[in-house]
Amino acid sequence: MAMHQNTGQGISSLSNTQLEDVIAEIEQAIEWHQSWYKNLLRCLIADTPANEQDLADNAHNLCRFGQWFNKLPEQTLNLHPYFSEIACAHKKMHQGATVLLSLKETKSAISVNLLDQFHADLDRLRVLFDTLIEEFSELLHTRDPLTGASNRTNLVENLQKEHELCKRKSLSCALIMIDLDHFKQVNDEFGHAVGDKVLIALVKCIKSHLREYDQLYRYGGEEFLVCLPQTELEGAKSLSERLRAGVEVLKIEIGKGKHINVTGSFGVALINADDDIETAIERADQAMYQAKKSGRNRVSVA
Ligand SMILES: Nc1nc2c(ncn2[C@@H]2O[C@H](COP(=O)(O)OP(=O)(O)OP(=O)(O)O)[C@@H](O)[C@H]2O)c(=O)[nH]1
Repeated sequence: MAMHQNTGQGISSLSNTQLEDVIAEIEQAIEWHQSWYKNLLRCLIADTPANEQDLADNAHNLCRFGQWFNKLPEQTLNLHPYFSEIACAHKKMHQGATVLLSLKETKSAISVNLLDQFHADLDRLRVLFDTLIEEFSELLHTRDPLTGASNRTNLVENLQKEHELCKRKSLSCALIMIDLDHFKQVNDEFGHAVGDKVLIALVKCIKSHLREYDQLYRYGGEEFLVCLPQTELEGAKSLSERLRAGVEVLKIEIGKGKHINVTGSFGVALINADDDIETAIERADQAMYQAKKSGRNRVSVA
């Protein structure tokens, strides 16, 4: 099954703990349905009594997974395309099992087609469960838990892909390196928790200016890298200028009705046609240092 390219607002807004909880719940659902299936076979083949809840019309709502799923907060996981698919597949499989059990209860014959259909539904549910675990684990593994920006795990590989795509279409791909100014001072003066708040606010601000297919990475402690596919130097420069201005007016609450402001330095570079990614990042980094050297709170172009 193809992985969904866009994991959607729904799951990207979940914290790492929430993602871990979902993975644990799905793993338990797999285990639970495995022993449920063994029990079903016992009923169908060895004629042991069927479980009352498996004969109910709403058997899918009564199993452990069904109960958990129905309690999910609206507009979070429900927005993830796999969850609606899982809900349908899960319901269909339980309904198939109910039909099989009802036939057995009335001593009617179970056709091969019905049995095959039930097994196909069971297999489909398992594939959906596995794919969801894979996708959520990937997100956990590739995301910075504090800010929600991507971490560096797949940075070079992803940028390489974007660069190749842009090259094929003779389009440019731009990078912006962003580094907060005097951030150590923020930590020293107001504490690490305020520093963390600044990083979270910065990422929220940057994300609000990006397109869906732009990528944002936490490159270092207070250093972030943006990849802008299909973007010329001029476009990247003017976006950087908007980002710079946006960061400058951010108000970070520090309690007692007070707030602080921060600024950032920005380095812009294109990924040239024959560049390797590391070289292009290095140029964006150099441009950012140039912005620092020229007084900070500014944009510099490689
Ligand atoms: N609160 C917080 N601070 C962090 C985090 N990661 C790195 N830092 C801090 O970021 C600061 C970076 O300081 P420096 O590299 O000296 O840079 P700077 O003070 O921003 O100075 P310039 O870059 O030269 O403007 C250090 O104090 C780190 O402890 C984090 O996750 N949370």
